[in-house]
Amino acid sequence: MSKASEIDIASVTKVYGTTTAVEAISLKIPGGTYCCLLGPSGCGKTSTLRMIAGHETISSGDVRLGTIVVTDLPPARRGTAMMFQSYALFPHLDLVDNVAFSLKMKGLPKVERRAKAMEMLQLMELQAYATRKPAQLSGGQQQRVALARALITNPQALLLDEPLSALDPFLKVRMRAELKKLQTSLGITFVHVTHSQEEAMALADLIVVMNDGRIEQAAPPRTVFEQPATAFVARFMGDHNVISGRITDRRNGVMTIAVPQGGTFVAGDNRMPFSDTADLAIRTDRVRIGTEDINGLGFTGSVSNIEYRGASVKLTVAGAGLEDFTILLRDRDFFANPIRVGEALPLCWGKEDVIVLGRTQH
Ligand SMILES: Nc1ncnc2c1ncn2[C@@H]1O[C@H](COP(=O)(O)OP(=O)(O)OP(=O)(O)O)[C@@H](O)[C@H]1O
Repeated sequence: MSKASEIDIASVTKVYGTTTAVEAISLKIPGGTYCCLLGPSGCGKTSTLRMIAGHETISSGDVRLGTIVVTDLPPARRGTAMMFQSYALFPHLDLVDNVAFSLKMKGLPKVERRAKAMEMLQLMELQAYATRKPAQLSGGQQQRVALARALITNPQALLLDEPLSALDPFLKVRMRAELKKLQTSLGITFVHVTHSQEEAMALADLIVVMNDGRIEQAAPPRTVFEQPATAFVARFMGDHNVISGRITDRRNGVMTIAVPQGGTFVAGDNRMPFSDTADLAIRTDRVRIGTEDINGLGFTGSVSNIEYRGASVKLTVAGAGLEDFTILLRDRDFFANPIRVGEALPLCWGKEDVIVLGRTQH
């Protein structure tokens, strides 16, 4: 396989008519990285991927792969390969011919391209199905054929557009593990588009959270979860309570924030907001029941909903001007002291469990 190359996206914009799908994004994806482009529908993930692949023209900016600026190169000359959401397999061709297709386009002799295709099918453990047509395979097997077909050109980077979305939940988790294993063994750069934060967390070395054509945060999964850069990221990743309010006091690395409906929160002053308002995030699993915190962080609210999740129980609490503050309790802790809807519940958390969020620079 080819050596993995860095992908450098420099101030890239994509405009379709009057729609700006991607707005001056810059991103460096180091060679050999598993990168997930993550975000809600319409945020510009697929456009970004297609511009890297060369399936979409770049309105302005440049894409570099390794040392080569590929902005104006056709897809086949970029050193990238793309795997599509629908797999785009040819129904009338058997697996060998499906996988060998791009080599046929390159004019490789039949014997040579069939041998290479068999090698790829072996890598995907599909050699026993070589003479079958795609319709005679399961969804997971079809996905592996699509992977074999993409990888046969020895790409420096594999670009995957929602590769798991056609699979049922169990297969999705299994194929997810196989994708990760494959990327690790090939050592090439993977760029994978998904709208699932769980998928991105499970796979990525680098998560790029996109919103409205821009990058909100690009960081390893643990950083994105533990230090979300903006309120959008904290909300999109889930398992955070995002609270906006006015800063009423600020001293010795601590600030007090009043939410519009009257609650007060004390936060570590770990980031400098540019105005007298702040957005905070408090992780749902860091909130405790009780009033024991010495800094006086917390409030008493009324339980409005309880959801059993197996290993944990999710409680929604209304109070201090907040409608749906959520907390996650371990099942053992919940069932040791069961709580009912309507019950008053004192909640607290530590100063270190409050994340002061930055503002989206839109
Ligand atoms: N060919 C096109 N012509 C016009 N507008 C387009 C075209 N392709 C995409 N768009 C618009 O550009 C924006 C970004 O689309 P894109 O497909 O990149 O988003 P996405 O994050 O991949 O969404 P999804 O998860 O739904 O696939 C959207 O507003 C979309 O409607």
